[in-house]
Amino acid sequence: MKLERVEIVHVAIPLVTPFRTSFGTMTAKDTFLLRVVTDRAEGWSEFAADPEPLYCSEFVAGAEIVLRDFLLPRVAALPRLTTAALAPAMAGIKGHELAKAALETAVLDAELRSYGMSLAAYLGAVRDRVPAGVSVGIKDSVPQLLDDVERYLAEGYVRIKLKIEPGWDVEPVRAVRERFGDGLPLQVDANTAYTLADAEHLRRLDAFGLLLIEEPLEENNLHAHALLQQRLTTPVCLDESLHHARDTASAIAMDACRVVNVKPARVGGYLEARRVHDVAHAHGVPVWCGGMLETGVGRAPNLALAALPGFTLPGDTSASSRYFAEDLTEPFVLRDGHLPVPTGPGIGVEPRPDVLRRFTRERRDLYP
Ligand SMILES: CSCC[C@@H](NC(=O)CCC(=O)O)C(=O)O
Ligand SMILES: [Mg+2]
Repeated sequence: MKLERVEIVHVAIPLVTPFRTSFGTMTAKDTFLLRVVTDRAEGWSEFAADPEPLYCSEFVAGAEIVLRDFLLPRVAALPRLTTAALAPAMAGIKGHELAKAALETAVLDAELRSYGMSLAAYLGAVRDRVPAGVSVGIKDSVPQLLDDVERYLAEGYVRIKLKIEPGWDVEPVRAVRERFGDGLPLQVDANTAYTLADAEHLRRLDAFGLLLIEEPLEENNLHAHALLQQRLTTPVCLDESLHHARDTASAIAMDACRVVNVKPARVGGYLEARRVHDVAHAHGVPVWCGGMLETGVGRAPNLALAALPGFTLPGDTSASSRYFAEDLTEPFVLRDGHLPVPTGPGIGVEPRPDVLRRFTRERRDLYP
């Protein structure tokens, strides 16, 4: 393929309800899409983070600069554009995995469309639908939390994930357990909100039979997570701390994580996400597909990844209606607690032009 044009489309879509985590409250998905035009086909992707660097160090405005000034010049200089050639071409740029993932995914979408191959087939999917978990934010009260969990279970979600932070952890988890029973697949996500000094307090969560506790401590501190894991019976799952297959292998070797949240954007794209899956699978470590409140543009490829054999736990691959009254793509609708894996060429979806126009704030060329 030959790179002809790259457009950046800034979009802002209101969330149906505010989403509160230990690092802040989101009320809209405010990010950008990339549209890559080649001589053979075009492809789409979605940048996974937000306007502020609160979940990780990357953010919308910074990613646009990194793409325009550093990543695209290297990719445009390739004699032949293939997805496999991108990561090596961009490797000289340190970090910025989410920006790299956005570019790689749009090129991968175009390349697979030119072959008429679905991402699911390309990655090695073994299922045509995947079970959907749901991530529930921090609430103003336990009764409000219980109402939300009840509604999501009624919609069919097969696993509940509760955001926690100091002051909102043991009590809400106990209330959900008492109300919905021990059989409910239940996990928590701290988004780095605790320290090792909280270990004794976090041990109280061991009483509730949780599937896992996600990223309890500061990002990138594998040693601290390994020390914490020695004191908990609940499996530690890492998210913010894992950036590629190599550090995933280190984390597993150090017993710093017994479950892996695989987010393609966080590890630089779907090719590396598959490597993370392979490393964890080879060590008998279960993985599940994390989420970044993606629109259908980012949700579709995540569903293809979630259909790989090592994805044995339900992911944060919720229906479009979890966050959006109207999705940029045809909505993903929950059926019997599952979402369908897209079967069309590439990521299998495209933004609907009329809806995209309505939520577009700005659209311009990043290349040439
Ligand atoms: C704004 S929070 C985004 C990161 C968070 N994601 C979720 O909780 C799931 C979001 C989703 O359902 O897509 C995580 O740390 O796992
Ligand atoms: Mg997380």
